[in-house]
Amino acid sequence: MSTIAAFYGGKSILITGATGFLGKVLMEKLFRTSPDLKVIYILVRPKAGQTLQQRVFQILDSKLFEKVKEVCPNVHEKIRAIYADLNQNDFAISKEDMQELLSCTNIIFHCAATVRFDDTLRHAVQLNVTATRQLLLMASQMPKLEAFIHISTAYSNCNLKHIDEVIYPCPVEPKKIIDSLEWLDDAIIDEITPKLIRDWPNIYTYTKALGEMVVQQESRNLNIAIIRPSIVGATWQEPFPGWVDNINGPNGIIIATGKGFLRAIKATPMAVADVIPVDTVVNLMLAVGWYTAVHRPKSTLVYHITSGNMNPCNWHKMGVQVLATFEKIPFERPFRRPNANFTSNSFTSQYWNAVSHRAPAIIYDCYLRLTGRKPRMTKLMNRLLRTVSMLEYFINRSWEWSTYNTEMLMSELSPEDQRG
Ligand SMILES: CCCCCCCCCCCCCCCCCCCCCCCCCCCCCC(=O)SCCNC(=O)CCNC(=O)[C@H](O)C(C)(C)COP(=O)(O)OP(=O)(O)OC[C@H]1O[C@@H](n2cnc3c(N)ncnc32)[C@H](O)[C@@H]1OP(=O)(O)O
Ligand SMILES: NC(=O)C1=CN([C@@H]2O[C@H](COP(=O)(O)OP(=O)(O)OC[C@H]3O[C@@H](n4cnc5c(N)ncnc54)[C@H](OP(=O)(O)O)[C@@H]3O)[C@@H](O)[C@H]2O)C=CC1
Repeated sequence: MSTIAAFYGGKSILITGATGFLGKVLMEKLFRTSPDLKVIYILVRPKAGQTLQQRVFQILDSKLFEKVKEVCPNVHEKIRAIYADLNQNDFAISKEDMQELLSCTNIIFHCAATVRFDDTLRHAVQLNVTATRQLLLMASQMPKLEAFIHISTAYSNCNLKHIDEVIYPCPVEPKKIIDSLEWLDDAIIDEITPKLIRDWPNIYTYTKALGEMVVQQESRNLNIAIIRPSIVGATWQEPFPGWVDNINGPNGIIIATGKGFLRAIKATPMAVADVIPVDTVVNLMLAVGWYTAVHRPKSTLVYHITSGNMNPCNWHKMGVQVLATFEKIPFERPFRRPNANFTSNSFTSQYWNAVSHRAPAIIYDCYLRLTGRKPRMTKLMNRLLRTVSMLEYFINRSWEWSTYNTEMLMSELSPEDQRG
């Protein structure tokens, strides 16, 4: 057994965001490689009419967990779903559950966040800043806590070209933002948001940067590490290749291209497509948890998990590969044959949006109306183009992330653990 897998044996682990994309893969890897762990506590809220138990059952019953059932048949007994809503200041966790979390937790992986680029500042601060603060306060009351691993993003300082593995100060103190949001009404918040976020491209990346400042300011004597993944894509190897369960980031764009909805996207073809497989991110998260707990670095270390340094790709290569894949394995019933390209300037992009996206959607909706069906294509196309407009910032730029800490960590791993 690997040193890292053995480390998690017998441990009580708290994962926030365990029902999310990253959290599910983290949970799966832990159960599959450390089946003798004591318990994984997951903070879960009811969603889409499902109870906590139904949500947990759906996750454990999914294809992602097929291998877990073989190596950890009693997985249901090792997962403890605890009702929590990170929108509430005390997470709305019951006294009994809170007592158990505080007295038993050994490792925390804080993955929960709102990852929407178009969330309101109030909601994004609540989830990405205040909730982090609340969790740090809880962590400071955990006598058995060995490490607190905070998941941020490599884009939390995307207003910089070169980003080091350090925590950068934000223009306004997180505490001042949090206090102001308590009495400002939504209209005023909407008005001041652009001035507050300054040269950050969206509220998501801005609040992730604020969250890192909170981690630095409220770390007390906790043993903390911050992980910054770039664009997290589908699984590369574990538990099987190609698993993804959301339409965020590239996933949505790739699907839209394969269905023939998207025919052009404003991108810089040679810009670095810094996509990192989710299982690679999880392997490094577990290594960081082990290193932080065992070696107890004197300060909060930041780890960049990016691919641009090690295995650079660009959007052109990715686009060619995506189109070639859809040639070989097309979607069923596409709207049109996949045939897309990058445009380089705004005018060309607007032209293609009108000619190749909006006009065909309107024509198709007319056909649906004439055949007595409800029009839906124009609404779908507008949502897609809105999504693309939010992602364009990231596909028309390249960044350089230093990876000294990540390389140092890799050098500390056994050959078996380096293979993941
Ligand atoms: C020889 C010459 C050859 C030339 C060939 C050249 C090649 C040219 C090819 C060009 C074509 C291109 C091909 C593709 C190439 C790849 C390009 C990729 C570009 C993408 C770049 C990605 C950059 C991402 C950067 C991210 C940086 C930060 C990373 C992070 O830290 S967090 C990342 C995660 N966050 C995000 O991605 C946020 C973005 N998303 C959002 O903010 C929101 O989703 C949104 C954009 C606001 C959209 O919100 P919506 O409300 O519109 O959508 P919603 O989320 O509510 O969902 C819409 C409906 O879909 C339903 N739905 C949601 N999830 C799922 C699901 N998992 N499965 C199914 N259905 C789902 C949802 O329910 C909604 O439906 P409804 O409820 O009925 O309304
Ligand atoms: N995906 C990516 O490309 C990248 C992600 N990251 C970071 O990784 C982390 C996980 O991201 P990802 O898995 O993609 O995100 P998801 O949106 O898939 O998951 C978010 C998780 O947070 C939980 N959550 C959100 N709001 C609440 C709430 N009010 N109460 C309780 N739980 C809540 C969600 O629970 P529920 O299921 O109930 O909604 C879900 O489990 C985030 O911190 C993100 O910033 C960093 C870089 C890239």
